[in-house]
Parts: sequence; C-alpha cells; structure tokens
Amino acid sequence: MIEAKNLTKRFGRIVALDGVTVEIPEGFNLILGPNGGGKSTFFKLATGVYRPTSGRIALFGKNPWTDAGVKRKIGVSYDPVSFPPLISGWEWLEFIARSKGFDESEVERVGKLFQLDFLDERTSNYSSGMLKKLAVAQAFVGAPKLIMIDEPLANIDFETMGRFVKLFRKMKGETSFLVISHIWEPLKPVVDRLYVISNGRLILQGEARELWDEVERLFRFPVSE
Ligand SMILES: Nc1ncnc2c1ncn2[C@@H]1O[C@H](COP(=O)(O)OP(=O)(O)OP(=O)(O)O)[C@@H](O)[C@H]1O
Repeated sequence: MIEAKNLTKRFGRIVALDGVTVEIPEGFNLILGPNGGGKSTFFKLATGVYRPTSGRIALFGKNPWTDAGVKRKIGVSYDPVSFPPLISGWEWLEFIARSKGFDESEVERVGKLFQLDFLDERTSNYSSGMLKKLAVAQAFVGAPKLIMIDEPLANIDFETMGRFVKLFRKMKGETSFLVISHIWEPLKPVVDRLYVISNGRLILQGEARELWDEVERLFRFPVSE
C-alpha cells in the first residue's frame, strides 16, 4: 500500500526522516518509536501533507503529494487533533463524507459505530476524549481501503480503548490500517507488522509476533523500584 525509497525530510537543519526505505503491505501495521523520532513526519509524507526533500513515497502506487485522487482511498486522523471550532461534530463528519462522495447516511453509520452521542454539539465544547473519538471516527468515513491514525488510544478511557481495539479487529478483514501509537500493549492482538522509527531512521521492522520481545526490551517502562 505504501512504498518509500530513500525517503528523507528536512525542516531547515533538522533531519526528521533520514533515507527510509520500506514497504507497508495490507493488514494492521503499527509504527512505534521515541518522541521526535520521525513517525508523524513519515505519516504526513504518506498522506501528501509534506513533500519529500529527497527520495520518494508512493501510496497505492501514486505520488500522494501530486495525486489528490488517491487520498479518497484513505481515511486519516492526525495527532494532535484539530477541528474548526464553530461547527458541530456532525457537520465535520458530513464535510468529510461529502468530500468522498458519500451522504449523511455515512455520518449516521460512523456515529453509531463509535457511539458518538455528542455530534450535535460544537467541537469547541468537547473534552479531550470526545475530540479523540471524533478524530478516530473521521478516519472510518467513506469506506477507506486504508485507515491511518496517529495515536488512536491517547486521551480515551479504558472502556473506549477496549471498544476501539475490538472495532479495529472487526474491521481488519475489510480494510487495512497504519497506526502510530505509544500505547501499543492493548493493540497487540490486532497488529500484524511492526516498524520502529527512531532518530529519523527505520531501525526495526517485521512480523509483530516475532518482534514483541524486542519491542518490550527497547521500550520498557522505566520505573525504579
Ligand atoms: N513542521 C515541522 N517543522 C519543523 N520541524 C518539524 C516539523 N515537524 C516535525 N519536525 C521535527 O522533526 C522531528 C521529527 O518529528 P515527528 O513529529 O515526525 O516525530 P514523532 O516520532 O512523530 O514524535 P512524537 O512521538 O513526539 O509524536 C522532530 O525533531 C521535530 O521537531
């Protein structure tokens, strides 16, 4: 679904991504790594928000920077979340649905799927958890072939986390996922492939079941006794 070759992104003197070559196939793909490592930069290059400084990236075989059409195939949720403050959650989801050729019934479907009982309120009145729920839900609008979510489990309560993971598992047969998450433990049952991006480089990738031990060693929670 996504292919990157020697992908590099600089912001002035900062090298956010440094020659990453990777192929991301169908299934549930999880990107991990320390803060400032380059995960969101990779994500935004894949969705065409950023243009590579050098190297290339393809989304379903197309250049996401120049090919607006390919973006209809994906559903995206960025972190931190951001919405126009004066519109309701419903209006926001409707805007996304219509931009993908769907109507209000799609908003109703996704609203029910995510149990969004606050869609009539303005997004400026939402709590952080409500904002995150709306942001994750937006990525599911319009039956995308690939759902890309940056930090789906941040700011939400444990019950919602459980529901999200079940939903991801249920949807896995119908769509693929590329998710960035520091909270990876609850996602273990659904992840097929893992990618670790650190310091702008892809330092580990492969089948998740073979890499969890390595990941636990790399990212052990540092609490002193
Ligand atoms: N728009 C930007 N302008 C300037 N520097 C940026 C920009 N976006 C990212 N960076 C820099 O690029 C580097 C990688 O940032 P990025 O957001 O990709 O990291 P990340 O792995 O997603 O981190 P986190 O886990 O904290 O979300 C950081 O040094 C960051 O300061």
